[in-house]
Parts: sequence; C-alpha cells; structure tokens
Amino acid sequence: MDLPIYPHRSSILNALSTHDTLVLSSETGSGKSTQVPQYILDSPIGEIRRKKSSSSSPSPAKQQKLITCTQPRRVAAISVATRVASEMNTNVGTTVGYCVRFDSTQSNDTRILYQTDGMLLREVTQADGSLLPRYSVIALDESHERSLRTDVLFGVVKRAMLARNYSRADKSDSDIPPEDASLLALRRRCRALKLPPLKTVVMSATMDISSFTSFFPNSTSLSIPGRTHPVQVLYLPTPTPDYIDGCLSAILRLHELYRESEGWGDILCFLPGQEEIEDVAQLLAAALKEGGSGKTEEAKLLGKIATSAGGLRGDRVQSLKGLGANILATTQALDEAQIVPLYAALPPEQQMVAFQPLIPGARRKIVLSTNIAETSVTLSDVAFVVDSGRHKTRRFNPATGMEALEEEPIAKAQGTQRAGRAGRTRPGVCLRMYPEETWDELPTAPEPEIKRVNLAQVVLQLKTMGVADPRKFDYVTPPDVQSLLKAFEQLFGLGALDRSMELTEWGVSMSKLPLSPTFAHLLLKSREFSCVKEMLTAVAMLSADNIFYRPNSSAKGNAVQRAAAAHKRFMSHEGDLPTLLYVYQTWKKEAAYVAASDKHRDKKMRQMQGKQKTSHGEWCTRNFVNGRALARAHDVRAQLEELCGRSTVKGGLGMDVGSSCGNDIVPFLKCACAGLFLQSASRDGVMNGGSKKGKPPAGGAGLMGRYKTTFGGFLCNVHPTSTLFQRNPAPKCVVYTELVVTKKNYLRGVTQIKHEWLGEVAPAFRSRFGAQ
Ligand SMILES: Nc1ncnc2c1ncn2[C@@H]1O[C@H](COP(=O)(O)OP(=O)(O)OP(=O)(O)O)[C@@H](O)[C@H]1O
Repeated sequence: MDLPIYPHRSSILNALSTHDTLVLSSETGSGKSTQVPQYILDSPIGEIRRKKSSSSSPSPAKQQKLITCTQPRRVAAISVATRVASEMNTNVGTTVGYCVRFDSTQSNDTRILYQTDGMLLREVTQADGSLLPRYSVIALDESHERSLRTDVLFGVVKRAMLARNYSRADKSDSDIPPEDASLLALRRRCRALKLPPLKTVVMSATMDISSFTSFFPNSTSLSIPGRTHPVQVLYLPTPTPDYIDGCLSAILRLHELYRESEGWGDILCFLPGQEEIEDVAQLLAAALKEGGSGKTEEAKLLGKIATSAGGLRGDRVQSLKGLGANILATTQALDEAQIVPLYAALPPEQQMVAFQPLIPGARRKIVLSTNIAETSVTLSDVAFVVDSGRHKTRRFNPATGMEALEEEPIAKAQGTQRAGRAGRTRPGVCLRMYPEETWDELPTAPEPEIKRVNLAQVVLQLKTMGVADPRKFDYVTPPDVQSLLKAFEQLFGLGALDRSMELTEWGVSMSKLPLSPTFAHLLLKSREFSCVKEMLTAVAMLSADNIFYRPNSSAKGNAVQRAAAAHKRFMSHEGDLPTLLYVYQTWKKEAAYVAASDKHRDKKMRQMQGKQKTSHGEWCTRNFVNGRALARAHDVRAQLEELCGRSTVKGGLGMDVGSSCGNDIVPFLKCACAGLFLQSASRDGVMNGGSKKGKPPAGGAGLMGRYKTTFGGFLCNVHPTSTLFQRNPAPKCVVYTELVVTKKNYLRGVTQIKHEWLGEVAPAFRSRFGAQ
C-alpha cells in the first residue's frame, strides 16, 4: 500500500539533519508513527560515532543508536510496535520494542522503542536521566493531545537538547541564564560524558504547529498533504436527545445495511466511558440476539447512509435500556457480529482483542471504545466510525483538592482523530452523532491536561530531576500557580519535600516507585510496620481495576446473589484494603496459577497439581473474581517486589520484602493509616433519614456511611462498590484511596482505622497540619 508519507522521506530526513527539532504534521493514517522511526533508523541521523581507543583501527567505530517514539496510551505503544516489527520482519522485543508500565519488551538489540510518555518520564528521574543519554532521536507523537506527561516531556527534552546540542568544548555557556544553575550543571555533565546531540520530532495530525516551533530552538516544520483512503463525514440533521440511543441506532443500521453485497467492514464507536460502553454492549447484545439486526422493511426504506442527503434520518431505535444482557455474552458471535469493549480499566489482554482476528461465526467487529482508540491505533478493518462526540476528563479543583470525572464534548482535534480511525486500510465513513453546527462550535484543541489535573507526581519528578523550582520550569503552557502550590502542600504532607521545599531522602525513595506519590508513600511506610509483604499485595491489587466481577442485575440464574455470596467470603470487616489482601491470599492458597513468563512454570504447575489446587480459571469463575485483573496484580506485585527488594546500590529500595505481620491485621491497618493519613475522614453526625445521632431512624437503616474529610471538611458517601457501603453502624474513622466526584462525592478504597492512631502513627498529621 502507498502511504502519503512515502514521497516525503528525503524532505523529512533533510529537515531533521539540518535542524534539532522537526514539527511534522500530516493526516491521520499517513504513516507518521510507523514510518518516521524506520526512516531515521536507516539514515545517518543520530548515528553515534566515537573514536576507538585502540590506535590499530583509525576508523571511528559506530555505536548503535536508539530512537524512541512516545505515545500517550499503552494500547497504542504496544500495537504500533507490533505493526512496525512485522513491517521489518522481526519479532517485537528485538530491533523493535515497547515499554509500558509493568510491561516491557526490549533488548540490547532494540533500535526503535515505542513507549508511553509516562515511561520515558520515569527514566528521566534516574541517574543522568535528565540528559536522556540512551537516545539519539526522540519522537513525541500525538502532540495535539497535550497529555500531562507529554507536556512535561516537551520541557524535559528541550532541556536535554540545550545541554547536549551546545556542549562542544569550544562553545561558551553564555546562553544559559546565571540563575539556571541546574542546566549549567547538566551541560558540564554532558561534556564529561561526551554525549552526542539529540534530535526531536514532534508529530500529530491536528496540532498548532507554531506553538511548538516557537518553543523548541533551531526547529523547522513540515506539513504533508494527502490521506490513505477517503473518509466521508456525516452529521445528524438535528441533535439527538440521548446519544446512547443515537449510537446504538447508528450501529444497528450500519450492521444491517452493510453486509454481504455491500461488504462487511468493522464498526468503531466512540463513547465517553466504561459505563456507557457496558450499557451499549448490553443493549446491542440484546438487540442482535433478539432478531438479528432486524432486517425490517422500514430499515430498508431508510436507504444507504452514505447516500442519504441528510445523514441519519428516520426514527431512532427504541431505547432498550433495562434489557441488558450479561456483558460476557460479548465473547460470542451474535448475528455475525463480535462486540468488543475497549477501555483503560480492562485488563491488557482483553484490550488486545480489538486487534485480534474475528472469533468463529463473526463477520465483523463492533468495537465500543473510549478515547483509548482515538490516536495512533489502526484497527485494520474499520470502515465505519460512530462518534458520540463526548469524552470523560478528570478535573482537579486546586481550591478543594478534589478531582472530578466529568463528561464533556470533545474538541475538533479529537473528532478529526476519531474520524481518522476509518480510512486507514479502506475507504470509510464517519457518523458524527451531532449536527454540523455543533461541530462548528467545538473548541479547536483540548485544554492541556496540565491545566486540569493534580500535579503532585509531576512536581516530584521535576524535583528528582534537579529542577530547583518547578514553578519556573519551561512549560509549553504553564500550569496554574494554585495547582502547583497544592502539589507542594501534598508532597510536604507526605514528607517528600522539607520546609524549604527541597527533596528529602523519603521523596527520592518515593520517586523510584512507579506509583502515585500517595501509594508510594503507603508502600514505603510498610517497612515501619513490618508488613511489607501484605502492603505489596494491597498496592498491587489497587493497581488492577475491578477485581470483583459483579454480574448485571438482569443476568440469569441468580448470578447477582451467587456473586454476592461468593464475595462475602473475602469481605473484611475492616474495609477494602484488607479485603483485597484476603482475595489475593486466598487465591494464592487455593488456585493453581503461575505466570506465563515464569522460567520454572512447568515445574511449579506440576507441584500445584500435586497439591490438588483448583485451576486459576475455575477458581475465578466460582468466586466471581476477574481472573485477568488478578493475574495482572500478580505481575505488578512481582515487579514492585523486585524493585523494593533490590539493593539501593543497584537503584532499588533495599527493603525486606519478606517482612510480614502474619495474621495480625492491626499493623497493616496502622500502616494504611500512616500511609493514607492525608486521606482520612470521620463519620458525619447526621444519619440517613435525617434522624439525630445515636438513634436509628425509623425502618432501622441505622448509622449509614456519610463522612467528613479531615482536610477540607467535605461531606462524602462511601461508594457502593466498597465493603463498608451501608455498614451499620458505619466506622467512626476511615482512610480512603480515592475521592471521586460524580453526582455525589464518593470515597473509594475505604478502610476502617482508629482516630487516635492518626496522631500516633502519623505525627506529621499534627505537626504539619495542626489537626486535632
Ligand atoms: N496494525 C495494522 N494493520 C494494518 N495496517 C496498518 C496497521 N498499522 C498501521 N497500518 C497502516 O499504516 C498506515 C500508517 O499508520 P500510522 O500509525 O503510521 O499513521 P499515522 O500518520 O501515525 O496516523 P495517526 O495520526 O492516526 O497516528 C495506516 O493508515 C494503515 O494503513
């Protein structure tokens, strides 16, 4: 196939050889992510030449170069790496590799490394990491997204270039402002290490080119015209009152109209979040099961979508809400369609189903996705995109310290990316489930994430890199000062920064863990309470979403009751953290599971069979536990254990990973209290039903869980998924792992503690915040 980028190979390479930064824009699907790293690999750009020390060989010896291309999402990093490896006729992990959190496939032979922006940013915090010494060329892909990490990387990469590209011995350092001592130190370090220059490519289909060319020194830009296949964009003539119904209607109609004679072709529908995806999946399954796609006369009369003058006219499909089928039904073909959900909380293997061949009996996939599939990925047979025009974003309120997940309209740049998922391997159609006037009013680009999320992790990373004052860091778009101050406050509370906002030893240890500052602090605290073994498990379980499988209320055969009964076995009276711990411990005791990557897998499996353990799958089914999530927690735990146990000399944390509190849960709870003390809450005196404290309201509902957070004094409810939901009486004092604002304020990951422990185990609680 001819990609639009092919004829521009030499102009791309020329631009990059004469400049430090190339800002490259071209249509979606034109070949940026897959081709540019290969072009660079085959060219002399970024080649590292060093004189051989031996005088017997006068020619300079070539040292291999490493090109990295960052992606905002792990699905994209893995799928593009897989594609490029196959284009180069090699296996992933050899010349082409990928690196995402808790999963890396690369070797000494790797020359092109696709990785998430978060992974590259982690590397920066290691010794000499700020100079990005491993890399000759860094491609920052999907720049229009302005993800928090990519935004920080812009500044980090620029800094590394200012150090590496101007470090020749004969060059003066007068371009560095005297107050930027750390950049001066970086340049000196660069001279000592004799690092070669660094080149950068900033790529996207839909970015504001000038903001990047003015940000990066010695930069140039190239815009490549043309697209792979045409994509016809259609709008609704009038707004739909319910976009779920609208999307459902469009999918069913496409499935009906485009079959045998018209050709199949996959359907990709963008929805805001997991909940909406599960809703549509269930409605769709029910509709397809009931009567195929309903080849009604009415539908036939609607005519072909692509040729209808006004787009999607006609009645909307009646809402099917409430008919929901079990989402597990999506693993079988229904009316020749395979329904494939795709969202970040799905276990990685399940996310990859969208890229795998069709299951038997299916002729097309109907992929229901969040914006996870919006950029970079190619789902090879997608002919139709159905765009709800909505997405969910996190918004952090620096005044309250609370983060809310809000559903909002997308920006034009995202709409363009979504449409671009069709037309990659064949001509396509994009149905926007809103009128063209709505499109005209959408903002051009999404608001940079740096403007709307909690910045504690970023501040910790910048401090670890040696940036003295993160407020003065070189950002493409500076964050709000109040958000930065809130991040300082949180890191000070956790002990990562001292009173003069300098990084402490504790902060350095925290930054070594691939966890949020709060969870890193929690895990490190386990040393003090001799419960490292247990806290490793709890933190790993928190990293894997949705451990419990909760069947839909309409599932057959008392599944809801059976699941509740099965889950009851693990429920700890003390709350969610101990419950997660018990699930993992019971699974380890009863189920036979050895990770596929384990070198001694066969031997261990035989041992387990000898002990008559239940198979992993059987155990999970019986206990209504998400087997993949559990397997992922197991992998994450193994990696955290390795990092915690490794000696400090080798970059680890030198912890005793065998230290355990055994059957005594109190040290574990005290550790949860010490680790999560900034996230504590006390029961609010008011009871459900408005009765006075101490007296159960009529009907015996008793004291229900309404809490006031210690910091901020916000009123919250325990989330329905928590073990402590509707606990009667509710514990007086709790710590929580997450405060989510939807229609109400909810506490998630809730664990019971004793109020007096706060002063006892978290002295910082009193001294730093003067709490009572
Ligand atoms: N997994 C795949 N299967 C089939 N074709 C693929 C696959 N990955 C890429 N391609 C082909 O390669 C083309 C270029 O893909 P690439 O990801 O490099 O484009 P891009 O310009 O980076 O797009 P975007 O801006 O959307 O990220 C696609 O249009 C498609 O034709």
